[in-house]
Amino acid sequence: VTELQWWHAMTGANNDAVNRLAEEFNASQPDYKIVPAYKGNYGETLNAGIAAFRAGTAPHIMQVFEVGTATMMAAKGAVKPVYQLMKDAGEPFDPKAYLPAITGYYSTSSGDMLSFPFNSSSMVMWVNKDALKTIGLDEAPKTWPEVFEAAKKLRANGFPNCGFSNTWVSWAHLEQLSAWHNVPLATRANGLDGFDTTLELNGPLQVKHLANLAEAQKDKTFDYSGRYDNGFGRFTAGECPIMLGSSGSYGNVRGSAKFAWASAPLPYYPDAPGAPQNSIIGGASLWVMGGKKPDEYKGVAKFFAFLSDTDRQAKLHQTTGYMPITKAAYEKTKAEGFYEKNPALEVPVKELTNKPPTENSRGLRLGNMPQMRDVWAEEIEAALAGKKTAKQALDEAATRGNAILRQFERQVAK
Ligand SMILES: O=P(O)(O)OC[C@H](O)CO
Repeated sequence: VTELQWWHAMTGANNDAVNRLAEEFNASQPDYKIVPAYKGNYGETLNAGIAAFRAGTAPHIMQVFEVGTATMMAAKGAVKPVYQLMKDAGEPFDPKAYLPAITGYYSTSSGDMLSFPFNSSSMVMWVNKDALKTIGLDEAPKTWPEVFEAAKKLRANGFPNCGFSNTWVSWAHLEQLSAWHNVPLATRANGLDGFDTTLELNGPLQVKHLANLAEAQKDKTFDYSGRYDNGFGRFTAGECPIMLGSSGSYGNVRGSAKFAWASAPLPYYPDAPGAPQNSIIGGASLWVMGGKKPDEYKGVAKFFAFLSDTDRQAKLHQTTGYMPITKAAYEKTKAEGFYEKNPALEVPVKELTNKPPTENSRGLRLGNMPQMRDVWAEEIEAALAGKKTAKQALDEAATRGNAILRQFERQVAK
């Protein structure tokens, strides 16, 4: 049996899903054994993979979050592009079978798929319906002014530590915010059209929004929950009644929330022209590492074909809240009437397809984005702590981020 290492960053219900897929694949054929290993959060998994590649001990498959895409694309020789892998292995593979909004993110401009879109999410607003009822709301608030107002009431009515919060701070309040309002995060279609891009995340909308958050942080109408997604438990535990987070938290919400819950579309500013636009994908894809043996690549290709199976995809979507990656799995889920019974999972699908994407909402691809996210978060944290104005913080985020982008361009040119 040929062992194939799969490094990933999934916890809770999503970790169970990864292990189950590996077990099912291993039981389905005698030649290959997928060995999943949790390597920490997305950033830690990416760093572990890069270090292992340098040491010659890279795994076969690495799960990399969407914002690590540019880093992986630029890592010449470190990866085996998926379209090449499937062609070499002769496995059935039709790129058109996958949802274009998802594959577009992971393909070259000529349409060659570089990584396999395993778990694509979007960001939604998770709400505690029992809590909303106590302030007279039967439905989730729709606009940002309504969210701030509801959160203020909730804070005064049983949720003293947190009216609302979010996971992945820059994903919520810069990346999704900008796409959802059809304003640029960066030039060159947010970097999708080239690495020679400049940040534009310090525009009037982003500055206004951060100023609103900083004001709300003062009395915990908004309460910050960190840079990554480890704060999501504040929602399921009942501490924060409104939480912007990944649709991929569905399995964990279903498994542990002891209250009535729902997901709602991301809020928008009603005076922003064109809002809401469409949301962008999050989550991660599977990258195949370079320098492995032909037989090992054959096994990885077989595993990807196994993952693309319609029933398996539909089940993965319906249990985790990550998007169905194939059109057939989406159609099957719809035809089964799944969304009528589980509207929480139709929300991210509708957000992603709300309007035809624009230059500002196709996605983003920024060099060294994982490092840049830390810089952005540092500046946002300074504004939330009242150490800088929103404008100062975002101007600094842009200046420091642009330096990181230029450094990446130099790296790529080498
Ligand atoms: O929590 P996930 O897996 O949906 O990922 C969220 C963000 O896109 C990570 O960059």
